[in-house]
Amino acid sequence: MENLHTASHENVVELKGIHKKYILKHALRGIDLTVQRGRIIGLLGPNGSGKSTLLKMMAGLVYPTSGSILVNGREPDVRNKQHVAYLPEIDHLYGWMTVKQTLAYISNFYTDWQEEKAASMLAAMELDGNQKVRNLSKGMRARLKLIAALSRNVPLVLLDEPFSGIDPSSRAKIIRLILQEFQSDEQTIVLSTHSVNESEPMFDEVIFLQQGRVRIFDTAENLRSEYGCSLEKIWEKVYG
Ligand SMILES: Nc1ncnc2c1ncn2[C@@H]1O[C@H](COP(=O)(O)OP(=O)(O)OP(=O)(O)O)[C@@H](O)[C@H]1O
Repeated sequence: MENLHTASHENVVELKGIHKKYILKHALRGIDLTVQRGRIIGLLGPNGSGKSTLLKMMAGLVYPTSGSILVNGREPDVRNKQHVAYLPEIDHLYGWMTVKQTLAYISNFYTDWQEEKAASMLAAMELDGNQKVRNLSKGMRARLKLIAALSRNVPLVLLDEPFSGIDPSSRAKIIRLILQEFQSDEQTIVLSTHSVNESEPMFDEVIFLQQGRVRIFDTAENLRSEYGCSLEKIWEKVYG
């Protein structure tokens, strides 16, 4: 059997003609997308444009209504979490655990957990390991969720709004940490955010979603030279 942890595909995600219809909403309307290894990709778009749905689909939690999706060369299913780290938008932590207990608990599920990395990020994020999760501020919980996702040694890391609740000065620090921890030779990060300005230095490529369609997908460099401005200004032009 193929070893999920060592499986390494140049195209980490391949989507062809993807539609997702919820009962009352056609959330994704024909997405064709190839995500290559070794990139940090910004998934941008206004509320309701389909960012979370797309990330959940890559995580194997939401299935397409039609179209095909391959993650690391296979259709996502329940085993997907063994080779994909997913930071959900919702808070999935237990309030009664301490920070350290939380990380120890999560580490039990994954053979690819990197203990040293978790410990060094805990220090860098200035989190007290003995504090109860229920007593953490929103921003501190967001940091803990990020440590949980980035401590895994997996080819694909999906981060849904990782900066929500984190103050702007801390965001810059956390972005530096993501860049520092990113294993560019073997990993890919797809990250949705509304914090375009602070996140810009991180992105190799950017996807602009609009009403369930890919409006733009290009390298950040190409976009800046084509539009002659920052990604945030491009955002204003695209969605303004
Ligand atoms: N489980 C669901 N059932 C029904 N409709 C849903 C469900 N999840 C999402 N939707 C709808 O699908 C559309 C896309 O939602 P999605 O959460 O993917 O967007 P988003 O870009 O992540 O938005 P936000 O920036 O507000 O988080 C929205 O209209 C939303 O209401």
